[in-house]
Parts: sequence; C-alpha cells; structure tokens
Amino acid sequence: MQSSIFFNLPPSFSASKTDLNCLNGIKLCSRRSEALCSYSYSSVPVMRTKVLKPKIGSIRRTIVAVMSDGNGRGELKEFDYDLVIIGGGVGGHGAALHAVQKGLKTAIVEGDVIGGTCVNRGCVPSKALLAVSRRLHELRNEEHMKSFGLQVATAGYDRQGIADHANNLASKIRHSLSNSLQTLGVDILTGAGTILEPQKVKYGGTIITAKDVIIATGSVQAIPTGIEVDGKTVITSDHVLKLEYVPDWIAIIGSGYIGLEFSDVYTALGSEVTFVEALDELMPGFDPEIGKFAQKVLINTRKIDYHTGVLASKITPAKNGKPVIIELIDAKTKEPKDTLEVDAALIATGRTPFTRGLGLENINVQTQNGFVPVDERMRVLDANSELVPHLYCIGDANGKMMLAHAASAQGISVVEQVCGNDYVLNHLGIPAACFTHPEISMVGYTEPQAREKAENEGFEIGVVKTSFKANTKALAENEAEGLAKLIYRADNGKILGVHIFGMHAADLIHEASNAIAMGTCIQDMKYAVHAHPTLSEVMDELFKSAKVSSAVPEPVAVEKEKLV
Ligand SMILES: Cc1cc2nc3c(=O)[nH]c(=O)nc-3n(C[C@H](O)[C@H](O)[C@H](O)COP(=O)(O)OP(=O)(O)OC[C@H]3O[C@@H](n4cnc5c(N)ncnc54)[C@H](O)[C@@H]3O)c2cc1C
Ligand SMILES: NC(=O)c1ccc[n+]([C@@H]2O[C@H](COP(=O)([O-])OP(=O)(O)OC[C@H]3O[C@@H](n4cnc5c(N)ncnc54)[C@H](O)[C@@H]3O)[C@@H](O)[C@H]2O)c1
Repeated sequence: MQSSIFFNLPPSFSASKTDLNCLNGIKLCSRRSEALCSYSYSSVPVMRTKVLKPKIGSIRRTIVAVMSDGNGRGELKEFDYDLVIIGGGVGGHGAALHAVQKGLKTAIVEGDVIGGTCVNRGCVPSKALLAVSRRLHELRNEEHMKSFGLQVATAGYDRQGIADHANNLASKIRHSLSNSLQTLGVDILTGAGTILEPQKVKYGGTIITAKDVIIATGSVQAIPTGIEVDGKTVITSDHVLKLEYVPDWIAIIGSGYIGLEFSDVYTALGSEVTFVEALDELMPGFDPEIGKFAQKVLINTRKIDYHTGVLASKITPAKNGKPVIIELIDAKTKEPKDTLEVDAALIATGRTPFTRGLGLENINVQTQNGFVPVDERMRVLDANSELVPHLYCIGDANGKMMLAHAASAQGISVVEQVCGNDYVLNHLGIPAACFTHPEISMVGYTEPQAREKAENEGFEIGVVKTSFKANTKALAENEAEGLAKLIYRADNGKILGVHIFGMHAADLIHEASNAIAMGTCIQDMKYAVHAHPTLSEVMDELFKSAKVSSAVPEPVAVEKEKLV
C-alpha cells in the first residue's frame, strides 16, 4: 500500500530536496481529496507533513514534522502524536474533540478519571444539587404556591436520594465524555504526566513525543493558612457534593460562586447559613448593582446572616463534643473581631492551579501565583518571558477565566493555532453564570469597570435597565423578581457588558455574549425579533431602550423568503 500526502506548505518553506526524499514511497498529492490524509502548515516555527507508515496487519501512523531551524530551513522530526494534552478535564476534552475533527493524532494523559473537576466534583454534580434546591425552594414557598392557587403538603426530601442524583449524573457525563473520546480515536493514557523537555512527556514509565503539547491540569480548592479541613465538619466543595449529612448551621467562608450556589442548596435543605466574606460587600465579583439586588432576594429573604470585611483566620473542626470554631479577624487591620461556633464550615475561598509534578522546572517555566504564564494565544512563557516552543496551557491552570466553557474554548483556540489559523479567543465575550435561584449571569465589563475604561479612553457610556416585572412570561411564572442591565458605548453602540439577575438568567445571557463575540452592535440587535411571550424579551427590551448617538446603519433589507 502506498501512503499519500497532501502538501500545503507555506511560501517560506525551503526544505531541501534531500529532506523531501526522506518521504520516499509517499505519493505527493496536489489535491486534498486525493490524499489519505492532508495537512496544512502550522504557524511559524513549524512546517509539517504527516506520513502514513504501513505496518503489517495494521496501519500505524507516525507523525513526521518538518521543524524550522529558525533560518527558514527544515529538519525532519518524528513524533508519536500531533497533540498530547496533559489533563482530561473539560478543557482537555474540548481540545481533543476539536483536534480529531482537524485530523490530528491526539492523546490525553490523565492522572485520575476523565472529566476533571467540572464533571466529577464541580459544575455537573453541583447543578444536580441545585436542580433539587430549586424545586425545594419553590415547593416550600407557601405564598408562591398560593399565588398559583396550588396547595402542596410540606415538601420533604431523602438526603441519600439527592446525593445519588448528583453522583449518578456525574458518572453518566463522565462515561459519555470517555466514550466520545474513545469513539473518535483519542488515546487516553493513564498516569500523571510530566514534561521532560519541549515535545516530550512522560506518564507512568512511558515516554511519548508530540509535535504540540497542551497543559490542561486544572485547579484544586485553595485552603487559607490556619484552616484545618477534616472532610466532615470543615469541608470543601469536594465533600459537599457527596452530601453525607446536612448540618443545622453552616458557615460558608467566601461569598463567590461556590459559596452562593451552596447557600442556595443548604438553605433549601433547611440549614441556617452564615457567610464570612473578606471584602466589604457580599458577592464582590459581581456588578455591584446586580449584587445588591441579588442580595435582597438570595440572602435577605432566607435564613442567612453574614460578616463582611473579615477573614476566617483559624478554623478548628468539631471534636470531643465541641462545635466548629471559627476565629474572625478584621481583613484590613488583622485585629481579632469575633468567634463563631457552628456545626460545619464550608471553605469556598477560591481555587488554586494544579501544577505539581508537571515538570515545569525542566522547561524553565516559573508559575505566577501558581498559574502557568501564557500569552493571549495560550502559548506558555518561560522565566525570561520567552515562548516555550510547542507548549500551550488552557483552563484553570492558566487562571485567565476559571470556568469550564472558557477552558474548552481556549482548547479550541489552541488547536486552531497549531493548525495554522491564528484564532485568538476574545475573553470579553465569554459569559459566566451563578446557578442560584434566581440565577445571576454576566458578560463583559461591570459598570465600574466600563466607566473606568470610558474615562481612560475618552468615550461616553450608556446604561439601560429593565425589570423582569415588565415581562409577561416572568409574571405568568410568578417569578418577576429580576433586573437586567446593559452597558454600552453611547457613540457607536458597542456592547460593553450585560448583567442579569432573574429567572433563567444563565440562558438569557447568550444573546449578549454572542453579540460581543461577533462584534454585533446595538443598532443591529434592536431589530432582532423575539418570540412572545418569552423571557428573551427582557433582552429585547434592553436593546430597544439603548440610545446610540452615532448615525445608525439601517438594517439590511432582506428579501422576504417564501415560506410556501
Ligand atoms: C463546585 C464547583 C462548581 C463549579 N461549577 C461551574 C459551573 O457551573 N460552570 C463553570 O463554567 N465552571 C464551574 N466550575 C469551574 C470548573 O469546574 C473549572 O473551571 C473547570 O473544571 C476547569 O477545567 P480544566 O480542564 O482546566 O481543569 P479540570 O477540570 O480541573 O481538569 C484537570 C484534569 O487534569 C488532571 N491532571 C492534573 N495534573 C495532571 C498531570 N500531571 N497528569 C495527568 N493529569 C493531570 C486532573 O486529574 C483533572 O482530571 C465549578 C467548580 C467547582 C469546584
Ligand atoms: N457557576 C459557575 O460558573 C461556578 C460555580 C462554582 C465555581 N466556579 C469557579 O470556581 C472558582 C472558585 O469559586 P469560589 O467561589 O471558591 O471562588 P471566588 O473567587 O468566586 O470567591 C471566593 C470568595 O472568598 C473570599 N475569601 C477569600 N479568602 C477568604 C477568607 N480567608 N475569609 C473570608 N473570605 C475569603 C473572596 O473575597 C471571594 O469573595 C471560581 O473561580 C469560579 O469561576 C464557577
């Protein structure tokens, strides 16, 4: 059998005839469709080709790449893979799926189970618990039920049943992720991966080479010093998801995403919650106005109290009949402030990148606050801020945006890079959502950030808001407690940020995030048609009420399509 190859080499390619003779026995095709496999050149410094090496009984593909020597000449190198990804979380999975679509021979090195934090200990099981808490909050809200004319006997729950729901969902998604990888021909190599040198990775006792390597090793819970986690009474999100018991009173340290989502779960299950937050306001990461509005509904109406501007400096687990003891100090002066005695404490103070054993020292890479330094193309930078050739880092480990879909989108952008398309991901268009009930979602700048940007760059911003109380669907659902806010450039209609608190906010945000990502301005969004009655009309209302001063381009007249 003769292998064939399609060449699409860059104009600068200058491999000598001898180099090309090394590809002896391989048919060079001028048309992609004639080749068994095809390859486009990758961006500098790599120029590459792919060879099919026939083996008796099977076809084993070896990757042969023409590596640039920096002077426009090529040297042929052989690799086991086009792409090796260290870490099989959502970032690694997203990158691998895109890589096989692009025809790259791909392997994932995973030290634990496929799915990483999101599937096994994060997004997936937490959303299963939140699905339960939504129903419990609703069923236990007598007034809400009465407003529909419904009478419901007191709703109860089976703790183990809820835990099983979360656990079963995680295993279901984990299996489907593993199956999708295997079906598509991604090799899953089990073991902790260490980078020995650029393009060389060791896992278990095996060394493999790859033309390009992606670090996607994620993050773990950050535990501030002085806090002792026993996994029973002082816990992290990893423990909550097993829901081994429901404490009567739980302190949640940190009012970010994890703290808020689990306050929703615990209050639904009947616990009293005390927040301990280092900054002066609860929910400090959110747009302040939306945060305040959300606090009225999510905190003030529930069995939740809070201490802000304080650090939990020491937490001792419950033992010998004594409760969990939390010592609070002033976040600024560090003076002792208070001592709390509670049944349990959940540590939700942020996450720290996981790079232990990765071998970064072998390639002269120094982490910054634990994160792997990268440029806007996710290319890893060494201690001298030079690019490490053929090495990328995506997801929580680079700390650009610690969200599952951001990890996966970064993975896709890297695959595009290694395939020669200079695709740079616009992080401003990546949405985020907190899945409380109601939900909070956001994309782009908060209002204070947008105002600062406007002042620095000398433009005017516009801010418009709308209440869910003006939305028929929300009113029909008796869930009209909500606020949406659009921040935009008043001169040209560019969307700077959208923040929503209200029913299904996590779904509603995508119209705005896609508009930012695609560069669609308000002048065009105003003409988009939304079905009635839907929550999406909240977005319609926002776009229509925005006032843009520049000449508005009329929408392109589209000829009416005949439906019949
Ligand atoms: C409770 C909780 C809820 C969350 N909810 C959401 C949510 O609703 N939406 C959202 O967008 N995000 C959510 N997140 C965040 C989300 O889980 C992370 O942003 C996401 O998992 C990051 O993906 P990743 O691929 O970078 O890393 P991870 O998912 O952490 O995967 C990294 C993988 O690398 C493996 N690994 C590490 N080192 C090595 C090594 N040396 N060799 C081999 N393998 C290695 C690990 O075993 C792991 O499988 C949540 C997080 C938590 C904790
Ligand atoms: N729905 C989602 O998308 C979702 C859900 C959960 C987690 N996540 C991701 O997981 C990551 C971790 O979430 P998180 O909630 O732990 O972090 P976070 O950064 O969102 O919030 C941590 C909070 O803890 C506070 N804090 C830190 N140290 C403290 C101390 N010693 N005492 C008191 N307060 C302290 C901080 O001021 C901050 O408000 C986030 O980056 C988030 O992106 C996302």
